[in-house]
Amino acid sequence: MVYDEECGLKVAEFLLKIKAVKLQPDNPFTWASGWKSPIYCDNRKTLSYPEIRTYLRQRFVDLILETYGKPDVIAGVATGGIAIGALVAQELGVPFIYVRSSSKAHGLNNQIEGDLREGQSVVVIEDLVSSGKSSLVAVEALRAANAIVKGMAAIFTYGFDVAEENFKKHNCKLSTLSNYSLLLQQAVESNYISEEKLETLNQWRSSPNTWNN
Ligand SMILES: O=P(O)(O)OC[C@H]1O[C@H](OP(=O)(O)OP(=O)(O)O)[C@H](O)[C@@H]1O
Ligand SMILES: O=C(O)c1cc(=O)[nH]c(=O)[nH]1
Repeated sequence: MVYDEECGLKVAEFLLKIKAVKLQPDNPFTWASGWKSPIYCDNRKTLSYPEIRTYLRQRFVDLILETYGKPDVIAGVATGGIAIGALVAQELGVPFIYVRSSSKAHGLNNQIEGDLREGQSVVVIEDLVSSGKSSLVAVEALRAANAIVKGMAAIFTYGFDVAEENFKKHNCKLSTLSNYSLLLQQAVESNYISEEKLETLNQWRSSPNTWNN
């Protein structure tokens, strides 16, 4: 669920302005899930813009306080959720930890980095949700460490049914600052995409796992 439509359009405007959104229908991107896609949204770029990362940090705090209440700890999903998660934890004045996709193979063999005590409540921050797998791996690692996961917050989701089902299956709430439909709305309004590209993006969105196969 998107937190607030006005915020969703503003975030979309920022992403388009800094060219975080790339379109390559003729040379599709490969996603973490293995899906091929004509679009890639590089939210990591937001960190390079103080005005944008301040906006994201503040809206994340609003979202978290309204949706979940103040948690004991903020957790970032590695790597995209680390920096923005730390900024949010700073603003909330709470500890920060981050969760790797798997345990480190050397050193302390940690999957969760930082100090987490049993029974602490956690809100998990992610930069982007496609299938939801990366987010939910982090959620389950935190639960295995006996944390209470209040829910997840992400900058952006593509809003796929498969992600919604995954979050439901794992009994985890997801709230985001923006999403795919608001991004397309903003992209059309600002003439960022042509009618032809819009058609491709709509086709892909209706059947992402078979598109271009
Ligand atoms: O919902 P999913 O299907 O799991 O895809 C989304 C994930 O993909 C990206 O991370 P990536 O694996 O590219 O690694 P990075 O964060 O280290 O850049 C993104 O930052 C999310 O974590
Ligand atoms: O699913 C992914 O791997 C993915 C998609 C996307 O648009 N951006 C991103 O950083 N990762």
